[in-house]
This record gives sequence, C-alpha cells and structure tokens, in this order.
Amino acid sequence: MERYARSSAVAVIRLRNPPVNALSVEVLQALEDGLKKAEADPSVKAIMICGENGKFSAGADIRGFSTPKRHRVALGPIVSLIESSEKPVVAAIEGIALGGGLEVALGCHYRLAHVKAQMGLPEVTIGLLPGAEGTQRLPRLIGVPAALDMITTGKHIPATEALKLGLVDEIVEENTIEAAIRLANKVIGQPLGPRRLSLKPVPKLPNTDAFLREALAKVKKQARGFLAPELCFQAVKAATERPFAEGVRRERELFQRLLSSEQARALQYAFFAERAVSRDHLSLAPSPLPGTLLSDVYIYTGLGTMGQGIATSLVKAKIPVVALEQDLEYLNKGRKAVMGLLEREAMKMEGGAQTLDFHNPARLQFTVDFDLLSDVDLVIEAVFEDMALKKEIFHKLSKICKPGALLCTNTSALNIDEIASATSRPQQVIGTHFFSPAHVMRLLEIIYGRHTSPTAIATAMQLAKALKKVGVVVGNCFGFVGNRMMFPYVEQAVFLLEEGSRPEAVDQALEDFGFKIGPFRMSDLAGLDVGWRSRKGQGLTGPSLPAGTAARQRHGQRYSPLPDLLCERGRFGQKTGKGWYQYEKAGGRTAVPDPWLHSFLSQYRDSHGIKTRYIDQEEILERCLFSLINEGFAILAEGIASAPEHLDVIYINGYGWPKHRGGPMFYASTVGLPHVLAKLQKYSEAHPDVPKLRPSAFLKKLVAAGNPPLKEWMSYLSRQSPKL
Ligand SMILES: CCCCCCCC/C=C\C=C\CC(=O)SCCNC(=O)CCNC(=O)[C@H](O)C(C)(C)COP(=O)(O)OP(=O)(O)OC[C@H]1O[C@@H](n2cnc3c(N)ncnc32)[C@H](O)[C@@H]1OP(=O)(O)O
Repeated sequence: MERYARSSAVAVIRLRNPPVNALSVEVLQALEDGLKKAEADPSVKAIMICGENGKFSAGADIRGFSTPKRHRVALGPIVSLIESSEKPVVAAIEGIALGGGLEVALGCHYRLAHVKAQMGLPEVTIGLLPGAEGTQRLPRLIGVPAALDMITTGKHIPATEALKLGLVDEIVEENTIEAAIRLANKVIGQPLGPRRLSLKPVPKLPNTDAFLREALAKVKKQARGFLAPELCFQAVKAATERPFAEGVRRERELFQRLLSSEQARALQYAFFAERAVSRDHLSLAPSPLPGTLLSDVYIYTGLGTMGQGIATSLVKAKIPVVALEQDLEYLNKGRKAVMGLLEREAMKMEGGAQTLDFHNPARLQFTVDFDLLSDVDLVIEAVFEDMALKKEIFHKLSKICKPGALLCTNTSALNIDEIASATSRPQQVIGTHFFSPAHVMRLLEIIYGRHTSPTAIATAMQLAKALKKVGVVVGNCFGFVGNRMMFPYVEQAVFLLEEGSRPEAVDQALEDFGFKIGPFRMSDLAGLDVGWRSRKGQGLTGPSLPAGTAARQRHGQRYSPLPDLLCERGRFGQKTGKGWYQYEKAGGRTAVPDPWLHSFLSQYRDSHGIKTRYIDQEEILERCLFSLINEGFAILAEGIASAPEHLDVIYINGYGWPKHRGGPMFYASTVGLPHVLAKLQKYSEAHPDVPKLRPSAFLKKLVAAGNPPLKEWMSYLSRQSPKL
C-alpha cells in the first residue's frame, strides 16, 4: 500500500507482477495485506486499486493452476474483503482487466477505465469459469444476457462498450490514475451499500426460463463437447435462482470440477504453446522489420482467392500493399473482390473504412506493372499451385527485386528448394503457407528451404506477428507439417467409406470429437478438384497413369480411387452442388446425405468384391486420428518440426482441431502412447498395405522409454535441424 501523495487520504494499492500483473500467490497476499492495512489506518479515507505499467491485471497466474492445491490462495474471499470495506474502493482500469483482474474490479465500489482499456472474463478459453464470485456479481451489475455472453464466450470488450453495459462508471481519455483519485476523494463519506454488488438483486427478465432455455441450447450447440461454456452457463443460472452466498458456493463447486478437468489442462497447455511457438526465431529479425514502416511496401502477386485474403490481411495490418496481376481482366476481378472483403472488414471495426484507409493508393494499389517490384521489401507470391509457373515468377522476381527483398511463396505443398533454385538468392526465398480465408485464419506455416537464411525466417515470423497470426516455422517436405499430417487422416476417412461407412457417419464421429467440420464436409467446401489436380500431377490418376494399373493399388500400396471417380462425374463439392453430399444448388452450403452416393458406394464395393461391414465410432476416430498422430511422430523424428507443441499449434489454428483437446500430440499424450501404439499395430496388421498405419519408429521408441511426458519427447531424438 502506498499513498497517492504525502497528505492524501487515498491509499493506493498497485498490482505489480510484470509483464501483465498476473495474480500470483504473492500478489494476492500483498493485495490482502494492503487492504487490511488501509482499512486499519484511520488517516485513509478511500482506496484506489490500479496496476503497474498501464495494465490493471490479466487475472490469475495461469501457471499457478497446475501447482499443488496447498499453494493456492483463494481470490474470492479477497474480492469479498474489498467489497465489504468501510472505505470506498475505486478500481482504476488501464490496459487490461481480465479474469480474476476484472473480478477484483467487480469487488470495488467504483470502476473507472481508460478509453483504450479492454475487459473480459476469458476463463472459459482456458477451460475454467470466473471462480472469484464473478459469475454472481457480473449479472447483478450488467444483467443476465450481457453477463452470460461475456462469461460463456470469454470475449474482451472495449471500455466504450463496458460503459454502455454499466460495467464501468466512467471512462477517461487522460490520466486514469489521477481521475480515479479524484473520484475516490469525491465519494468519501457516501453510502457504500448501493455500491456493493453482492447486495443487489439480479435484474429480472420478462421470461427468464425461456431465455435460459434458449441460451443453454445455443451454448451447447457451439461447445461441441467443450465443457467449460456449459458450466459457465450453470454458474450464471445459479445467480438467477439463488441468493448470493449460495450462488458463490455453486460457482466454487463448478470451478473445482473444471480445474481438475483434462480439458482445462489441454487449454492451458495450448495457451502457453502458442506463445512459445510465436516467440521462436523472432530475435534474429532486422529491427524494425521492413514494411512495418509505412513508407515501405509489400507487394504481392496473384489475386485469386488466396491472394485476395492475403492482401486484405496486409491492409488490415496497415501494411502498404501493391497488388499485382498478370492482366487487366484478372486485376479488375481481384480488385473488386479485395475491396468487397475490406468493406466488410471495415464495417466490423471501430472507425470503419477510415481506419483502414484502403481507398488511399499509398496504402493499397493495383497494378499489372511488374517493374513496380524493383523497390519493395517483401513479395508474397500467391499464384495457383503450379511449379513451372512459380519458378517462372521467381526467376523474374530475382532479377527485378532489390537485393535485400524477401521473396515469399504461398504454397501448401510445393518444394521450396525447387522454387528457390529459379533465383540467384535462395537464402531470401521462404514459404509462407496461408490458410483460407487468409484474412480470417490465424495460422501461417513458415517453411524454410535448404538455403533460407535465419534472418529470412525471423523476418517471416515478424510478418506473422504484424498480421496478428501465429507463425510456425517448419522444414521443407511434401505437404510441410499441416497437410502432411492431414493426408493419412483423409486417406483413412476414404478407406472407411470403401469398407462400409458413409460420409455423414465419418463426419459425425469427428465433429462429435470436436472438429469444426468433418473431412468430407471439408472436402466439399474446399473442392474435390483441388486434390484431383494434385493426384493427376503426381501420376496417381488421369491420363499419365500406366495402362493396366490396379484400380485400388499404387506403388504396391492401397489406394482409393473414390475421390477421382466423383470428380470424373463432375462432383466437385459445394461449387457444383454435389460431392460427398448433395446441396440445394451449385454454391449451396447445406450438406444433405445423398442417396445417389450411398448406392454408388454399394455398387463400388460390389464391383471390387468388398464386403460391407458396420464400422463403429471408435474405429473411425482411432483410424483417422492415430494415423494423423503417427505422421506427427515421423515429422518430429525427421526434424521437420522442432517440438510437438508446434504441431499442436498448427492443428488448433489451421485445421479446426478442438482446442479443448490440446492438439493431436497433446491428445496422444493424454490417451497414452502405449494405447496409440497398440491401436496402430492392430490396424496395421489388419491393413498391411497401408504404410501410414505402421507405427513410426519414434513412437515405438517413446513407448519403449516408458511413455515420457510430452515435454521430454524431443530429448529422445539425437538429431535436430540446425535451423529449428
Ligand atoms: C497460484 C495462483 C493463484 C490462483 C488463485 C486462484 C483463485 C481462483 C479464482 C479466480 C480465478 C480466476 C481465473 C483467472 O483469472 S484465469 C486467467 C484469466 N486471464 C486470461 O485468460 C488472460 C490470458 N492472457 C491473455 O489473454 C494475454 O496474455 C493478454 C493479457 C491479453 C496479453 O496479450 P499480449 O500482449 O499479446 O501478450 P502475451 O499473450 O504474449 O502475454 C505476455 C506474457 O504474459 C504471460 N501471461 C499472460 N497472461 C497470463 C496469466 N493470466 N497468467 C500467467 N501468465 C500470463 C504470457 O504467457 C506471456 O508470457 P510468455 O511469453 O513468457 O509466455
């Protein structure tokens, strides 16, 4: 506790724990001590709580949740202590007040925030609920619908919205601390009863029961097996049904249930994994990164779907862009699409189009003039996946661009070294695999080639950061990390159809597991023709396939021609109105099981002498997931990625893997590597012609080593890529 000024009647309690003033045991203890001291000091007439370094607090120290129980200090009683103080307590909220940080503020009698502050109860995103009485106080302050929304989604809200909701009493543009002191002085001596949220009733709704029923249905639908949102709901519901103290007891009970859950452990692992992965390599970037200065320019070529998203993403990050296309027709089409995307993005932002300023040619210009590339710092090429075309472009770039320019290729599978070989500066060539839609998806896979320099890698990582994406650096191999792990997963899904399953059964099993979208719905969305083109390119199907090749064999391994057969019938998915499902029209979005496909599958099985069998959910999950995980172990062993966390971050952010399961490698660690190995052995014996089911040597090694924790896996490998 300190005094604002020597003779001030306002005691100041400053939360101090850099970088985000997380509420560690020590901070909580100091907060309690400070409160008691201020309470006992007759010269103190009011108390102000603020955070060090322009941040109130990011909430409980998340690392503390995995420490043994006896070391924990409860926050709820401290919040009660604040509220019951006989002296007015004012929260001065700067920067962030999240989780337990906001709960501390809710215990205060007054809340004043800086206009740029953000507030929220994001506990749900780490598998918890606000466990310091926040689920009982917030509905009393801002009403049940708004509280439920904040608590079940975990969203951060800006101070301006917080003011409208009544979450804060006042917002200020100038010095928050001084304004809070003024407020504290003003309210000395005023009655505190009406300011104590625990004493307030929860505002009544016209039809609380109906509202809660609908809200629960919505929460359950979005959660897909994720427990925390539903328990958050239950805690808020308790506030509508019970007196404060009983509601708090219910909140504690639910909090304890979540605290000991595997899902909370998974989400907290994912939280730290993402931050650790994003930090990698950054230190080698030139500072400041060219292009983060507004006078510099990023240029990018190709205005197809990916290019449109990339351009939008760059403009959103306030990076000046020159968008290049091969001819005016494509340029005009691309321009229209990009402008449309930007209009929509601007509508979601405060300040709208003015903030993005994309009509300003200094921010975004469109051209067909390749010579404009001579002075740019960074190029992102985003033409379609055609090696010859990419090499031609890189050859040109290498000639035109200034010596230091970084040359990025947006590719999902092509060989970076081969692309780099078309240039005279392979050390500056790097893969940047954006995910569609590129202005929405958070993942950026960054692929280094044999000659890519550490500075180039670091610069690409900094680009990811500037775009607010999660950059993950990986090595160069077919499909890199994400798609390479996806191949066996999709392969199994199709094999399951051959053996007796249906697309809707496979999708359902994986969506129940928590995937946003199953493999067949995903394939229909992405377009079956994409994979078909690639398989034709690899000589697996199409005219280059040698005559007499067995329909279901390629290079001595099992192959399913099912996706090719659908493409030959013009069934490309949503875009043609038919794929693995049928749709209301070409371009339709609602997938409906298709009787035609069911009978096509029966005929297919008959014609190949396959006996249809019932395949249960367990087998669907095990074959799809364990083959994907198996590939992950192979990737780690080859040094294509530097740690299992990298694979997990890729899967959560780019492939819709359910975050509450922590990523595929974390999931493998939770079900146990011996179990994964045993299942792979079983399926591999049943399908000896499927190499991707054969357990990887690294997985076997880890099992033989006694199933060590994930953090130790990499220590069992002797060799690591020097660039990772
Ligand atoms: C022993 C513990 C006592 C526990 C008391 C138990 C009482 C139970 C009652 C109440 C329970 C309350 C629950 C909570 O409050 S849970 C926490 C809720 N808060 C959050 O989820 C916020 C998480 N943080 C963020 O969203 C962001 O980090 C943000 C604060 C917005 C800052 O973002 P950004 O500027 O992009 O910076 P970074 O994300 O890179 O973070 C910087 C470093 O700070 C670390 N960090 C952030 N938040 C926490 C946290 N709450 N606990 C511990 N560490 C945190 C983060 O990991 C970065 O560090 P590093 O790079 O080393 O990983």
